[in-house]
Amino acid sequence: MPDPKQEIDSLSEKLLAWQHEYYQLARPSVSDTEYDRVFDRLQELEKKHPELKKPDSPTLRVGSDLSAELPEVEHTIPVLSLDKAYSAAEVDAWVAKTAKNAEEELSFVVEEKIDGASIVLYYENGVLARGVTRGNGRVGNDVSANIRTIRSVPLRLSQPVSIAVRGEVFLPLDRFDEINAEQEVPFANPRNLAAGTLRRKKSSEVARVPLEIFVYEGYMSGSEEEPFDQHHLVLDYLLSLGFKVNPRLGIFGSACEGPVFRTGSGLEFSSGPLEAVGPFLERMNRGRSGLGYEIDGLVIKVNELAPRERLGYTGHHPRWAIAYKFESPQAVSTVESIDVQVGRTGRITPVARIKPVRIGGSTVSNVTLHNQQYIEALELSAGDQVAVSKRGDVIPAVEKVIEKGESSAPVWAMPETCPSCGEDLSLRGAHHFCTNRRCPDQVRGRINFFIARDQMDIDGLGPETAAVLMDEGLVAGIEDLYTFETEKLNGLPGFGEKKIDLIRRGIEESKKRPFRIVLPSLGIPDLGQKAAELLIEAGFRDIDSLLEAADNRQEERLAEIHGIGEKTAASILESLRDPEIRGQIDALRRAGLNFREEETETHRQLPRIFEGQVWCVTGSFENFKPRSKAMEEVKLRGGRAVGSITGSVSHLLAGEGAGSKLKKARELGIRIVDEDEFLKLLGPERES
Ligand SMILES: NC(=O)c1ccc[n+]([C@@H]2O[C@H](COP(=O)([O-])OP(=O)(O)OC[C@H]3O[C@@H](n4cnc5c(N)ncnc54)[C@H](O)[C@@H]3O)[C@@H](O)[C@H]2O)c1
Ligand SMILES: [Zn+2]
Repeated sequence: MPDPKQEIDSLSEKLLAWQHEYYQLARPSVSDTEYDRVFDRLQELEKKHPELKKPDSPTLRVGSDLSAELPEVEHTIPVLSLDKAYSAAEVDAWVAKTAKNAEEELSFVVEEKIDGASIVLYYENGVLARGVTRGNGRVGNDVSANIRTIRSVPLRLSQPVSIAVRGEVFLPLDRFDEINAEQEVPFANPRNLAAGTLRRKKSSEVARVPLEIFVYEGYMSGSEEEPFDQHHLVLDYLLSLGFKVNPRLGIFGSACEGPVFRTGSGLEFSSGPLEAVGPFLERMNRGRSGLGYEIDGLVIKVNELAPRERLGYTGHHPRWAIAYKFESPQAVSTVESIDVQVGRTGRITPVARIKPVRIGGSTVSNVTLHNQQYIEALELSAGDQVAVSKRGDVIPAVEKVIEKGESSAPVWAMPETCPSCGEDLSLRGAHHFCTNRRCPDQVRGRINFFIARDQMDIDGLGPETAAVLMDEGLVAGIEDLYTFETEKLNGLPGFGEKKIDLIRRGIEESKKRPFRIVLPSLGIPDLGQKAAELLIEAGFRDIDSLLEAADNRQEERLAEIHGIGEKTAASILESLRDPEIRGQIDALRRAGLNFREEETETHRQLPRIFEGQVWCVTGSFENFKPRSKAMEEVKLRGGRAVGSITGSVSHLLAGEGAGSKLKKARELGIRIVDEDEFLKLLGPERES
């Protein structure tokens, strides 16, 4: 039996890392099924050992998709995740229990769970004021300019009401296929594309992606009286205001005689008694492959609004709703061959080339097999007929062998040498590695990683162009991108003046990327975006401080940083001592890349008067509108800004109409600062 504390620690750490990959990078490394399994296991352990439950457990909070690059806004309504069930029977039991415990008779509404990006639309007097991402549930990113490009989001409502509306932004499958066909690096699924698009900084780029929206909750704000007592009436009202409401709906309860129930504005619900919920879920599940968009489940919600409030919320989800998550879509195909790929870190990954098959909205022909152990567990060889799933609609996986191939080939085995450079492979943990840093496939991988959209994002330079540069012998490492003679491209097929100029400008432009992008783009093992952020936050604000730590063997200093373990610290510093990596860093530095954070003028000049302090903000301000601007000032001066009052908060900036946060801050003895004092602290060097 593993020690429960250790298991809780390790599961929490895993989930936090996966959340970062999923929400921030839009690049999950595990399937949703795997994520949900670990999440459920953690929940189970915490139930058994409540004393071991951490105050910041991933089960207590919404996974955050907040981006530091976009302004933050506080939500005025609860914006949470959903509790989950994995079978119709589980949902039935939840419906029965919820109905039984209620003080009044309940009905339930069933909606499709659209697999897109969550958004909250705030309208003031009938006009769209703000579009805000879910963020961490309390604070989201303001993406109003992007939201305004979505045609199905009404800019003005049919009535001058102030209302907050929750919805899901998504990309229809046919449009996704069209857009993806043009990409050098295709997106894994429509959800990643939609979520990534919403957080772009140029709304002109957003406007080119035909995003759509379905809305599913509405909250009248402040002074306006809540005119409805049932959810289906809210949906009907949202439709009448001009919103798009998904028409595939169900409503169940003793008063719902069925089979169809219509509202005034023309919404149609399948209806019936409570017992009809289960069969309805099954029917919707069967019908989902014909939809023009992806759903990953159904949401079952209490229809009566007053009982909803009595049921309340956890920090993670409302107690009045549950998501029925579908099993991942599966298909049967044949393994035509098993190849190996050499990654940028030298890791060797076997990949099954399967007969192309359509699963959950896209065609799959390559499936990763991870490593030798994985293949042995499946007892897989080329020629086998296999079940393939798209787990969590993200990563295709071979689930099992259905029938062995005719040739009765032995289970596939890893080659002894690297297919790219011929070096002997070595085994580290479960994976094989090629340890030759000059291995052509590794170099190719590092260059492609460096130029990719979420790294240095070099305009005009995609993997295909990069391949030409390497094949022509112009570039043999990332540092060469900044020194090769672009004229030499002249005359190559596909390289006109215009294209070459575009590449030149893209490369020049990339020199402006901040240190926190440059550092992880180097492709140093264990030094990804998260680690880079942690290091910079912890005071390693330039490359020299890191190189110094490497030379002085200060592994412990790094390991002390919350979120960086001993192993990671050792691995990062070892790489930074590698003469080859050092040479690369020097070359890139000479080329003019940023190896120091705080690159802007204002940044450098501002005194770091808030260093080590944690600020929270509440109320409204004369000089900071929205109030997130005030927190920007804090961050620019080295402070941290958080969305809620906890023990770690050192200062509360309190404006007009401050309420519960102010009270809580007083109770905790947190230093309270008003607008006048804040302005004095900032001094004359205001950003905005
Ligand atoms: N693979 C990974 O690494 C990884 C990491 C993190 C999360 N995840 C996946 O994400 C899930 C948790 O993420 P989450 O909290 O963003 O989503 P969720 O599955 O808990 O669902 C909640 C969301 O559903 C959306 N939604 C769509 N239609 C809706 C409707 N009709 N009514 C209400 N809500 C509706 C809303 O945006 C809401 O925020 C996990 O269960 C897992 O499947 C995967
Ligand atoms: Zn090699």
